Amino acid sequence: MAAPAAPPPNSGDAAKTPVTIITGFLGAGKTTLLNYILKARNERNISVIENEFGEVNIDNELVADNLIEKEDLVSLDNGCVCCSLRKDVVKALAEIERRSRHRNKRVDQVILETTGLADPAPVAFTFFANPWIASRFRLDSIVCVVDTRYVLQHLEAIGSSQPAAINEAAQQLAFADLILLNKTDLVSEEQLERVKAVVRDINQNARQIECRLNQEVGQPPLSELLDSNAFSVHKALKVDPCFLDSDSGSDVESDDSDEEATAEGGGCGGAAAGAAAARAAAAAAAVAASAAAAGAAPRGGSPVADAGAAAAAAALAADTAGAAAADTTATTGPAAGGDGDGKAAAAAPARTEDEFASDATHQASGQNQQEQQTERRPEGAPGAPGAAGRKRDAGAALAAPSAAALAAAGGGAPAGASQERRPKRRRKHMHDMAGIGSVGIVARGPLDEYRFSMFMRDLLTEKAKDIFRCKGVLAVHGYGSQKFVFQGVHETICYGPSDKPWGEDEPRINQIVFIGRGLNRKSLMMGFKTCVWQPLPDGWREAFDPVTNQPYYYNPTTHEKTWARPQPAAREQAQDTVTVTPVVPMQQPRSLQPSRRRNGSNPGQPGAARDAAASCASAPQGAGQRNGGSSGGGGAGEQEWPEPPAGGGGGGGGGAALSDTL
Ligand SMILES: Nc1nc2c(ncn2[C@@H]2O[C@H](COP(=O)(O)OP(=O)(O)OP(=O)(O)O)[C@@H](O)[C@H]2O)c(=O)[nH]1
Repeated sequence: MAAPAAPPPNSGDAAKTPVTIITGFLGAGKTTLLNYILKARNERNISVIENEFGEVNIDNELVADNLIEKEDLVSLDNGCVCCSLRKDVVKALAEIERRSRHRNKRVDQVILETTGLADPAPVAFTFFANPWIASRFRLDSIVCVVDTRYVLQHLEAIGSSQPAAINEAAQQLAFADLILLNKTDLVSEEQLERVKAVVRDINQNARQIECRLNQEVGQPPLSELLDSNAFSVHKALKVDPCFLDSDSGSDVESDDSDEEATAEGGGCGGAAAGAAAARAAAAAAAVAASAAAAGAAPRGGSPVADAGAAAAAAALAADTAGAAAADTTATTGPAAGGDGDGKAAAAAPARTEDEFASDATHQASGQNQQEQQTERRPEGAPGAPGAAGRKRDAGAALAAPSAAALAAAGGGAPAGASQERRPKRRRKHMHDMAGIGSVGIVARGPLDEYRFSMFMRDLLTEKAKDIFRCKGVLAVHGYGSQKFVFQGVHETICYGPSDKPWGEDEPRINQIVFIGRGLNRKSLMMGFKTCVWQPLPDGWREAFDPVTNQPYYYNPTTHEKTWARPQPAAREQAQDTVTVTPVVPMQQPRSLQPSRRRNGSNPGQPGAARDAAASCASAPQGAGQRNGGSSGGGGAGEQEWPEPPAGGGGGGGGGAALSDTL
């Protein structure tokens, strides 16, 4: 059978399959962009490589509907393609080619969506370092999606705790060929102008396009996004002079030659990290400058007091990249991930059927990577080109770019790029991901909408700044087969029906992932667990108090009343209810709107969630909302009890009561 996916080796660029890398910080809109491209594809056969940081993969679910066949998707889960999963990019491309050949279907375009924490440089490097890839695929462009609402915060915050650390948000911008300034509906003209200026400071070459990717009117034409042939090695080398160095872009070596590199005064690895660190510093200074110019102090309190000083700091940082490189090699320790935490996370027990939580950290990914990198790798030579389908360690081909690879990259080494093979050396590819991790939770059974609402509201009230991202696929009690998708970026949350309902035999499993700084895994897990809907014990009824806008519980026989939901007899009953929940018409949950008043256990004001719901373009405006109250259920305090519904209403427990509001 013919091999339609890839051209024969050494054929011209035009015959190679174009690859577009979509990058951008957590929640910027990468998956939204991908879905838009898949919908507007115009007969193109597109294969997708989806890289997810959290162990629970939500994005697969979110793009599934727009794939023509499920074989068009290759997932790289629980890690980052820029470090721990870098070899897997090679394998994924090989898999795409294999499937293409098997199906006798040519792939016109590959789109690789990176995680929001990925540095695109090492991923891009893969396309030039591996002769097999270089002969079949060409990197068409790196598209960076920017969340105009939060980008300044990210540029300033991430990477600030270690002087030599890489700011992922800055790296993503610096290496982009096209920058999509997304979510312009959420920012003022003034903020947009500030973002544009800061982005321009970081990357003067990339085109900027303002957009609203989740709104038809705001989507850029497909012609701007694909087949632009915008990636250029020369541009990449300007950003990172050692982009084509064998070790550039990732911690590819795990030996002890690190000290030698330091003694040599840096070398490429150090220079690259130094340049990245300088870029991070420059980005932070540029943010400070723009804030000062706008007369507003940046969040987090930059020490730079005025625009002039900040601009000077930015210029200094950029100009002294070389010096920073020398510093870097002298000051940085082992790549993140070599700590005990990483090992513990990597060795976490496998997911159990009922519920599961992962605490996969970026550092853990780094650790995995280091372990992987100890595998055999060719020294001083490019990986041998292997025939497609032949079993080989594709990652082993991640060796130094040969003259052939350089030629594949656009012909010859540009000035300043040394073709001389250096001794192996580890680049200081340091993410400043200290304390950043993901917690994935899987829970069976439909959620109690009200409890989930309160759980999220309380969480965001306290931690919106540290929770960069949360997303999930949910089953909600009272909504039959309607599946819900939950999306959160800091305090901006959206909650709506999925395009597809739960399949008849599909288990109703809630999956949610939180990504952020200093997440408390146990408390998130316990909190989420309390959101699973439970039947009321025998004799209890649920009713709704319109004054406090929250439910309460009463027992017509004993005349007891309580705001706290009485505990169920057995958890299994809750799971059984899944099968008997009546199918109701498709609706959005009413939740995520804060209550007017809460009972005594209310830990805080619901401002964040209210703002969030109001600012989210697709936030449900559900009528008949009945939020409020606490899942923990405190006492009613001084409040008077409302009259229970006549005739013992709300019969049948919480399920029936929820149905009342549909
Ligand atoms: N208001 C607004 N929201 C948007 C826009 N584009 C995307 N979103 C929303 O932003 C949220 C995150 O979008 P995603 O596409 O999942 O972001 P992502 O970059 O793929 O997220 P990660 O993969 O988790 O890093 C979703 O709720 C989107 O609907 C936009 O132009 N305006």
